[in-house]
Order: sequence, then structure tokens, then C-alpha cells
Amino acid sequence: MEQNYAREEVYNPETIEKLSEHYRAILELLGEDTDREGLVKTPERIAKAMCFLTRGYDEDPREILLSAKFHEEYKQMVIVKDIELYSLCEHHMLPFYGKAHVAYIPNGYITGLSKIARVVEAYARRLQVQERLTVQIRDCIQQALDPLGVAVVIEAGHMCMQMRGVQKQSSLTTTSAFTGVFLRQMQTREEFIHLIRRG
Ligand SMILES: Nc1nc2c(ncn2[C@@H]2O[C@H](COP(=O)(O)OP(=O)(O)OP(=O)(O)O)[C@@H](O)[C@H]2O)c(=O)[nH]1
Ligand SMILES: [Zn+2]
Repeated sequence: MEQNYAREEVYNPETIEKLSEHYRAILELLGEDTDREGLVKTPERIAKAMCFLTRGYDEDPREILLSAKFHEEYKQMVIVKDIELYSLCEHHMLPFYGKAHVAYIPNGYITGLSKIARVVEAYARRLQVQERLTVQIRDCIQQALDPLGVAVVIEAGHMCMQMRGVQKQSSLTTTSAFTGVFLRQMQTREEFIHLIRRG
């Protein structure tokens, strides 16, 4: 059966054209022949890839959460774990990638589960440092839902440490950020840590 692999991404043609010019110049400075077959379309491909990898700038994470905010009296922990993320470190523009684990305890309002992952995506698809990414996710959920507490843990490997620089291929960085009951009650924090480590 014929599959339709139509590309959904829509890019601003002017931005792509300008970026392509710059990437062509960069490839030439790196000693490449941009007329050779394999490279003819590469500047445009990189331009589109970079727009994709930074598309979070066009998204409003708070709006994402509010678009599926529901009144609900559930007051236990909600955890969305193992949310894969791909971001770019702002120092080298090399990828860092890994998983985010996000929890909150509702206080009258819940949000659509996919929206939590979409918030991670909206902040990850920017030039980032892992610490800021962690805190931005936490603060967005706290401000949009006003829950009893929010917990975010991110575990990621940084290509700038793995394939260049200090070259530590298997190093992982863990960051965490908490609010409310996750800050005040060690037991709640431990329950979260226990549940994200399980399985
Ligand atoms: N805190 C933090 N540092 C990061 C992150 N991503 C990359 N870095 C670090 O940013 C630092 C930039 O340091 P510089 O000394 O200016 O850059 P550099 O000479 O390329 O450093 P090396 O990577 O050690 O070769 C490096 O130590 C990177 O490991 C991140 O998400 N958080
Ligand atoms: Zn880096």
C-alpha cells in the first residue's frame, strides 16, 4: 500500500532562504564544495532542521496548558515520566537529549496529560541550558494550574561533553526543580523519586 509521507512542517520561505545562504557560506568556510551533488541541497536542509529544532520560540507553553485545563477534585500525585526530549545547548548548539519526569498535585484543576509533554517540547526546542529548561517547565505548570506542588527531574547527555571537549561519552546530568509540597514534604518528594525510578 502506498504510504503518504507528506511533510507537515511549514517554514517561512524568507527565513529558510536567508539561513540557507549563511549555511552555504559556513560549509564553504569549512572547506566544502557546496556544488557537489550531496551538498547542493544541504544548506536548505540545515536551515529547515534548525527551524525545527528551535520551533519552541513560536509556542506559548502557558497557553498549551490552559487549552486543556479542567476542573477536577483529584488531589493525588499525577506523574508523566520518561518524556523524551531533544534540546540544543546554547553554548555550542550541540544536542543534549534524555528524559524529563514531571509531576504535580492538583488543587482543583488538572490539565491534559499530553499538554505536559507539549510544555517540555516547547521549552526544549530552543537554545537552552538544562537547569533553565528544568525550572521553566516547573514554573509554567505552577503558574498555569496553581497546583499544590510541581516536581521536574531531567536526565540528559550532552553531546558537547561527549563528542568534543572533555569527551565523556556516558556522562549523564540530572537536574531537578520543585515547588510547594514537593519542597516542604520530604515524603512527597521521595514518593515522586521512587515512582520515577520504578521499572
Ligand atoms: N550548566 C550547564 N552547562 C552546560 C550545559 N550545556 C553545556 N554546558 C557547559 O557550558 C560550558 C561552556 O564552557 P566554556 O569553557 O565557555 O566552553 P568550552 O571551552 O567549549 O568548554 P569545554 O566544553 O570544557 O571544552 C561547558 O562546561 C559545557 O559543558 C548546560 O545545560 N548546563
Ligand atoms: Zn554545549
